[in-house]
Amino acid sequence: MPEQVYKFLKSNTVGIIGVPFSGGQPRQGVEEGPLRLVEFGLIDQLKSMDWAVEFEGHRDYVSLRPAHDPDSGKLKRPRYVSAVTKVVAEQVEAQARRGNMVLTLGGDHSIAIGTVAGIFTTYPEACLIWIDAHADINTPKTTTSGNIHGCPVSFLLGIAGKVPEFEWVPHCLRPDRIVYIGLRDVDEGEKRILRENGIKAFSMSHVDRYGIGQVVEMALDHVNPKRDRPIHLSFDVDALDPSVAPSTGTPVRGGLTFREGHYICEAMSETGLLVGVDIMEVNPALEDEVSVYQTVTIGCSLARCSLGETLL
Ligand SMILES: NC(=[NH2+])NCCC[C@H](N)C(=O)O
Ligand SMILES: [Mn+2]
Ligand SMILES: [Mn+2]
Repeated sequence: MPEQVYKFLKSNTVGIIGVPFSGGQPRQGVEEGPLRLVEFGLIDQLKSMDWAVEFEGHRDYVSLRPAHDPDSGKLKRPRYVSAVTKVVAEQVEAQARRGNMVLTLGGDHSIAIGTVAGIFTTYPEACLIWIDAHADINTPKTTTSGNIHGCPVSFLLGIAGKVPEFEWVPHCLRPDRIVYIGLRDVDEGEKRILRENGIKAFSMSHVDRYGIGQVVEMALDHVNPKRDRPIHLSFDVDALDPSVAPSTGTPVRGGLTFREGHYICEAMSETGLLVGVDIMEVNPALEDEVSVYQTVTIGCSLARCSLGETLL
């Protein structure tokens, strides 16, 4: 393991969970994200940083797809998303319980239902840092798209209301244990939810005003004031500006720069409190070859920075 000491880990092992899944949104290709990240050398890169890597290969989640999967209210493919995220929760929990760092590669962001459930079941006192252009906090009532990758946070908070398919999801997240950085495309219903639940969010406007260094500090002060809680980092690559990471399904202009994105990961690693990291929404089927190269390599470097790579 790199020089960085991770306080809650019992090993120098990172468990990598590749989740080639796209059912939380309509665009094909995002299921290829994890395969490409591994193809681009992520595992060897982490090994050369002195991590022991456990990677079980890309599991075939397609077999979990039910023959019949009717909409649940507005939600699309609810049974499929539920089945996949439930398995992911079990995989993440199994890795976390052994004291390993857990790195999950998406796939679309609905997968975070599983990663956050798995981490918070293991570490109930954890906090969640959500890096994204979007808040992904729509409820089955407020969603206009019906895409579940826009809803994971509401399920984890327990504000989604009764959805039979997702009854297994633990309401493990408290509103004061999540903080957002990078937001710039938040639906009206989501703005209301954030306000009503007093959820802390740093938009791109805050990044402009305070700079990324201050924003990260303020974010940690909010969810982790004594710096004694385990941290799960869920990074949607669409938080980055589309000029930096173009190959993603829901790009929004005005995002984080290359350095701002990496700085967040470096700062999280530096706390020594990280226990889980998600790299989500890399879609190698979108845009041209150069864009794919840019986006996949940035997925790899964000993961490395989160796991202790430094510039000096
Ligand atoms: N993980 C993502 N990229 N989410 C995008 C969500 C977009 C929009 N808010 C929706 O509910 O559909
Ligand atoms: Mn997003
Ligand atoms: Mn997202």
